[in-house]
Amino acid sequence: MSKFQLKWGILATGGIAETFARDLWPNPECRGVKDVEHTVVAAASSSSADRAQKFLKEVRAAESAKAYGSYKELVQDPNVDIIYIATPHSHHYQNAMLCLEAGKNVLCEKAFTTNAPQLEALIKKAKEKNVFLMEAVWTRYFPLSIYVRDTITSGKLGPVSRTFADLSMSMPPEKTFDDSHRMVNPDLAGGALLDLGIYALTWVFQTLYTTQKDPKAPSVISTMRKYKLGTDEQTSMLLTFPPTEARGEAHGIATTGMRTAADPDGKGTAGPSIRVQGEEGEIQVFHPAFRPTRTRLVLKDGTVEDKEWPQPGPGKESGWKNGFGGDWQPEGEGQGMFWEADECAHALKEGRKEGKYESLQESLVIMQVMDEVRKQNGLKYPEKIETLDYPANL
Ligand SMILES: NC(=O)C1=CN([C@@H]2O[C@H](COP(=O)(O)OP(=O)(O)OC[C@H]3O[C@@H](n4cnc5c(N)ncnc54)[C@H](OP(=O)(O)O)[C@@H]3O)[C@@H](O)[C@H]2O)C=CC1
Ligand SMILES: O=C1OC[C@@H](O)[C@H](O)[C@H]1O
Repeated sequence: MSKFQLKWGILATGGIAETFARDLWPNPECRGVKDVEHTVVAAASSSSADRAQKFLKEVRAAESAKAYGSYKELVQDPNVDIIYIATPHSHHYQNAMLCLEAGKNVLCEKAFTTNAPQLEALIKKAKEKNVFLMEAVWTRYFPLSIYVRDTITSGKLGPVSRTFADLSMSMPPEKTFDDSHRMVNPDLAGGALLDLGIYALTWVFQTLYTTQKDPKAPSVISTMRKYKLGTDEQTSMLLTFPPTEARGEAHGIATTGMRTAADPDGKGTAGPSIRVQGEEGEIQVFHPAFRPTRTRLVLKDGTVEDKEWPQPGPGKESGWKNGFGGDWQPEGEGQGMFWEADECAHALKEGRKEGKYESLQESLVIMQVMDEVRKQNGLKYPEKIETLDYPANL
């Protein structure tokens, strides 16, 4: 059987660009995926072509891969099938529009844009150009997430009416980040909500919205603690999902912050950071919400089922390693970003223009919720990054 080849261009060469591109290297067969293959054929850095060249070497790209010193050159490369955008949130709208205008398929890092109108404009452009567009919320594509969603739709938990989800990491911003850092800087659309809170919202949505045949957008009330720069350092949201065919009203409690930790001792002692609750029991997911590897099913009938979900990889002997680091990721195992890459390949192979596990409509509803949360708490980013104007000088 001939395999579908997906040729990637990487736009930006920062931290996550490197992690993602490294995850494209192992043979997909090591995770049981037999019909697609990934190749990094180009990378672009806004700093210099030399930086892009160094990046290509670090991620084990082929010698023939092209290094560009500008994003504009990358989108003109006819050999590139799809572009992965890995710039700060502030730049996603401009960068994605650049790619779409050039007729490229796009996988764009979270948060998709700074606001919902920008995302609507991207969706319109992708339709006009008849290209694929997807938000890189990698967690959605993990086998663990599929298992959780399947457990809900199987009815095992009974009607599910509540999800608690937290992604908080103790990194007091004044001790952790310079004022210019993307985690706190308003010019880069910093703050907990768009960077971390989106994962808490992802768990609320993929359990209470994605699992429904006739999902309806929720209402939200929220509160926010601000950092000295005006961006949020802690945000708490209460979402109400209207009744659907399968269940009555449902509530999602999504919290995020940089001062407290979901897992203070790094051992899970504090308990799960996600609890999905139905009439017959609940399913728990343990920290970190962006890359969990452990679940527990607890049912009223006494069932307790613990499962481990290590990320597959080519093994130590391949000499390959990846990841944010830390003891929790043994060398030779993958980071897990390949699952979303595989979904891009499958979509393009099948002629789909959006992802299977998070539609563009759902990404838009989540963006609208985050807009509303910011509005309720008076958090505005500078006009230059919230604008719909394209091109704009950032
Ligand atoms: N899925 C996940 O687990 C993760 C996702 N992310 C997401 O990825 C994106 C990037 O995050 P991360 O890689 O940590 O960020 P970095 O700061 O490490 O990298 C961002 C890169 O964007 C490019 N860039 C272009 N313009 C600017 C600018 N004005 N300021 C800073 N950088 C600029 C630079 O690359 P160059 O010079 O080559 O152009 C830079 O290296 C964000 O959307 C974030 O939310 C981040 C971490 C984990
Ligand atoms: O997406 C992310 O996941 C991991 C976090 O450490 C990072 O800040 C965030 O961007």
